[in-house]
Amino acid sequence: MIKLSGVSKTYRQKGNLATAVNDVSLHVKHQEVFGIVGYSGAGKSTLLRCINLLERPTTGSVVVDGTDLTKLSKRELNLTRRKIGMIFQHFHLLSSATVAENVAFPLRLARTPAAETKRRVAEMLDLVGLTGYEGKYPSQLSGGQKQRVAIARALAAKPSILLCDEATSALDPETTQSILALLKDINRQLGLTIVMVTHQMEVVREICDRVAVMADGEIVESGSVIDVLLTPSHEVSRRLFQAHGKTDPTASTTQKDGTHILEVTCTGALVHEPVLAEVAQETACTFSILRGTVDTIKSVPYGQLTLAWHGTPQAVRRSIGLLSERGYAITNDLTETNRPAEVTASC
Ligand SMILES: Nc1ncnc2c1ncn2[C@@H]1O[C@H](COP(=O)(O)OP(=O)(O)OP(=O)(O)O)[C@@H](O)[C@H]1O
Repeated sequence: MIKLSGVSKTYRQKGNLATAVNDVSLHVKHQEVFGIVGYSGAGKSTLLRCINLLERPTTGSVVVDGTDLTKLSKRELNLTRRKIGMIFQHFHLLSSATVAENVAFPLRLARTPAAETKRRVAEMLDLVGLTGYEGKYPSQLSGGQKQRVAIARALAAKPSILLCDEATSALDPETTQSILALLKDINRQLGLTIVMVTHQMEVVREICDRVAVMADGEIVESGSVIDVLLTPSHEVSRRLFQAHGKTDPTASTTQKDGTHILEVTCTGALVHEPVLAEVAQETACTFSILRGTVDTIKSVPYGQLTLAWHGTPQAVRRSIGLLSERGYAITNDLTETNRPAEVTASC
């Protein structure tokens, strides 16, 4: 659907060259929701803008539905861009135009007949839950409503791709959830492919199928959200997706010699099963939870725990084997000499 190959974008700044995107290759599949994450300045927005050629790559190709956009004439590019809608953090609505006029804007540009424009605007406002708001101006709307108008406008010309640049970053948590629910519905109902740049990890957990992590203009890791979030292989992904739970300092002060610190993850129904307690009982071990997160990724529950597992070395080994057999992933067996700083400090 979207295939970037060897895409780089370099800017000239005061005589020096600055590389915002460096040799990125990426494949976004039809109808998936693809996230691009990374710290500020990593090159996320520039990469996203390369997809519709708002930024023309310095090198590389951008193929959308089999067409290399970098090879098109200006006129052909304008026509092809209608397949790609875009929404932004600060909505970019026309402040002097009504809601209906904002949504109609891309249709006017495409010289759509008036009756068809009217019908399409009504359809789009119904889709985003803003029927009845046609005559209002952007200044009369909340942030969430403005983003809904922006989504309606972006979808008015029936694109097959929606690019979202920090679309929920200016919104409060509740409004963020409602916009994410709307994007999820649109992805399902209209079969739209969505590419989202975000620094909000909850956005990735909530809506994305796959994710790419960027640092210094490059993609340092990509894969399914479950894999990247639960077993990140790059330091930047680890920092971005680290469990938000805090180590309980009082729990670790009572640890005895020979305690193993285990980092474990589980997904799906396993989260609700008493596997840890059963394995501890079967192996005559005990355990305490030093840190934990239980959350969902696209409605699939997952657990990420740091455990202090107490028992004889043989019993601990057997416990690890049984936990693996029963579906737990042991992401780290942090022995006495290899504990994270925060745990060591409190032991
Ligand atoms: N038009 C431009 N001219 C010069 N440098 C630019 C331009 N656009 C972006 N850059 C630089 O490219 C780098 C990547 O910027 P970009 O906005 O893509 O990062 P980002 O990951 O989206 O960051 P943020 O999350 O803060 O928006 C930055 O160092 C930025 O200063």
